[in-house]
Amino acid sequence: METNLRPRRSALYLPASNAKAIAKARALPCDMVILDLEDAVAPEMKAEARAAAVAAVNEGGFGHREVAIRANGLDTEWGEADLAAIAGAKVDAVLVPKVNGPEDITTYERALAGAPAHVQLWTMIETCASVANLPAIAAMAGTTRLSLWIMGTNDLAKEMRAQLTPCRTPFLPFLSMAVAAARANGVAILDGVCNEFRDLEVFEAEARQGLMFGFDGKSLIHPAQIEPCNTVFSPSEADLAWANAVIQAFSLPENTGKGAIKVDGKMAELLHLEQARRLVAVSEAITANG
Ligand SMILES: CC(C)(COP(=O)(O)OP(=O)(O)OC[C@H]1O[C@@H](n2cnc3c(N)ncnc32)[C@H](O)[C@@H]1OP(=O)(O)O)[C@@H](O)C(=O)NCCC(=O)NCCSC(=O)C[C@H](O)C(=O)O
Ligand SMILES: [Mg+2]
Repeated sequence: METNLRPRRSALYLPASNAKAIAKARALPCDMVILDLEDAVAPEMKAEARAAAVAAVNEGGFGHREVAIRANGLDTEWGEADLAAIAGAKVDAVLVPKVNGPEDITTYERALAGAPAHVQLWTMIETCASVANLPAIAAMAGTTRLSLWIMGTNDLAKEMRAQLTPCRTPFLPFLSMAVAAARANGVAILDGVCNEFRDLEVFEAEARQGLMFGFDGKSLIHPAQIEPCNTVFSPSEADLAWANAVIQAFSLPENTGKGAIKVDGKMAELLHLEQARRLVAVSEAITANG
């Protein structure tokens, strides 16, 4: 079983130019906070936002939450200064936008050469080119800091000229391909944002769709989305009842040495035992995180 079961159910973005939002995020029940320097910040505010983001993470106060800063791309006028500033800041990760292929991971890896070893590289999956290169990008995880992807469905919709509707039909093949490529390479993966932050029914349906696809959690844009997101991405009582029944059944003397048994009228194999143990461990990690 994997050893890093850190809960990553909910990752809240906020514009690093918004001091009030940063202060608020320190007490919100999200698992991750992402201070954005990219799309949420107007060009004339970029330098100020960069300084505010670095000051905020250095000040700390985010508790158990993983904290990242999303940089502008290295193909923009702000990217280089962003990466240099983030590499020297107290962050868990730098999130970079609009990567297209494995060569971009190499470029960002070089830009982060001076950062402490624990600083991870997270990337957005949000360009058409990245969708065509999913396995090659994910494979970079073995030799670089790359450890997590976040889907950028707004940018994908823009590049594809597709419509971002609640059912997300145009994106479904990419979502499952991205999850498979990430899993094959030990990369964690979060779903994209739901822009409908006033309609929590739409949000919850989209979060449940993400859970069904296998995402570890979802990226968020508003505090109101955190609680429903945490609920969707936490093992439910029914999940845990099933997991405990499977674990219990496999521990019975009469099932010793068996690979497939019957639990509650359904087949359970050793692979289900592994899934059951993971569910219980995820639930314990969530409880431990408070
Ligand atoms: C979407 C918003 C602009 C809405 O803002 P607003 O109308 O001010 O919301 P509220 O009045 O409901 O806010 C209530 C209080 O909550 C605070 N707040 C709001 N949002 C956040 C937040 N994200 N984090 C922390 N706190 C937040 C407000 O300050 C209010 O506080 P108070 O006054 O004390 O009551 C706004 O929510 C927002 O800016 N959201 C984040 C936008 C963002 O970061 N976008 C970039 C990332 S998404 C993206 O780029 C996707 C990807 O790249 C892709 O391609 O898909
Ligand atoms: Mg984007």
